[in-house]
Amino acid sequence: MAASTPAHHVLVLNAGSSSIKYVVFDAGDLSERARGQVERIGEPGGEAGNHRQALALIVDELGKAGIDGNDLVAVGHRVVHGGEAFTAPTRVNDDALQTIRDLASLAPLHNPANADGIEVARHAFPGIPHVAVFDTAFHATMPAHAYRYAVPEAVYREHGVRRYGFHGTSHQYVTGETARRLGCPVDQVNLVSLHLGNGASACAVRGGRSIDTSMGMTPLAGLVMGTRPGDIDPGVLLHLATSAGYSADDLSALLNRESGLKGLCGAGDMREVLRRSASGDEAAELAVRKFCYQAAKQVGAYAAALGRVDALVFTAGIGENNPEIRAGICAELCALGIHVDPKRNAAPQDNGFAIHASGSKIVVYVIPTREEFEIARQTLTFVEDTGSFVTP
Ligand SMILES: Nc1ncnc2c1ncn2[C@@H]1O[C@H](COP(=O)(O)OP(=O)(O)O)[C@@H](O)[C@H]1O
Ligand SMILES: CC(=O)OP(=O)(O)O
Ligand SMILES: [Mg+2]
Repeated sequence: MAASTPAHHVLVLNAGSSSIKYVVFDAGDLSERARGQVERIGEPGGEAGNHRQALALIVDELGKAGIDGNDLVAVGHRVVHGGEAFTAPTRVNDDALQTIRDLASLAPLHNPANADGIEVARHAFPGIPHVAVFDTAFHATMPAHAYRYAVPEAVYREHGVRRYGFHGTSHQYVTGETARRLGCPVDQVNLVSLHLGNGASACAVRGGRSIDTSMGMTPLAGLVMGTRPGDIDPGVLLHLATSAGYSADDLSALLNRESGLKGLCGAGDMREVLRRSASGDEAAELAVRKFCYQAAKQVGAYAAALGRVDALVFTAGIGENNPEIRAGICAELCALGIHVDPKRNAAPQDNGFAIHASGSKIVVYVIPTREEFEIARQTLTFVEDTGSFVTP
């Protein structure tokens, strides 16, 4: 590729279920050069009707900021589901893109958006590596007793029915940050990480590696989420299909878009749920209570799995920003000796902070996740290791 100046930026695209975030990093020191997002995609009053339109807006913004393909070393893409095919960062060619699309049935809110993002970005920025970094990859270290479901082996082998887990890039980033704050090597840290965003998951980390996580074969399992129910008796689905006439599409809509906080109280955005709860709306109060209860139960289970827990970590939109939810979860965890200091919890410091009380047996951190930074780091490492730098 001809360029007047050497390429020196990495663009990261993070297409979530309701937003696309982008960040441009300096490829030398990974400092941030530009960032932005298109939010509330597909919602009334949102900036874009779908992810394709959202990316077109982003490409436009980048152009106005003077960033085009000649400035980019690589583009790193968040891809939610990598299945068993992808357990490490991967350069996206047509085959890989097709595999990502084929995994859409397992992550219908995410992989289609991720794949569209890659397709449009490859068109907008041709000739440079597009590297997919998978949410599932960090969880590839789970032992079989954590990732297998108790179903016949043939169902696992033939249909890939197993736990994969998601939000891995985020759990991995906060694990590194926790080790740094504790002053110990990452391979010695045991923790439970709570990624509480629109999607939400817990991860049990032993010696810096994921040993279990609450999401499953799909991002529907585990904690209560904005529009997803988290754990539910699979018999409910059989009942709705056989006795109430639900089709597979009806069930998918119910589980992906109509359940969770939204199903319980009519609002999927935690800020709105908390507003309603504060004004005495009982359905919203129940939604908040169930959200906290479910998360606390998961932390308790992982404390048992880990044996020793050095830290409980809150991250993502809700975990980073909401003291009430953090306090609500920790209040259920007194049996583990977890105690939060109300003043510290209410007064966030810059760039992550400790919120536990002095007598707490386990430290409790709030660490803003930096999925895009982690993706940029892994993208650059991949490009360096594989020699896929584009020489200007
Ligand atoms: N101050 C806050 N209090 C409570 N919830 C918040 C706050 N700020 C953001 N959130 C919630 O965070 C969630 C979005 O988290 P985020 O990690 O950005 O999601 P995603 O990446 O999955 O789109 C929403 O439920 C939003 O209401
Ligand atoms: C996997 C997942 O649920 O991602 P998000 O939280 O971005 O929706
Ligand atoms: Mg997210």
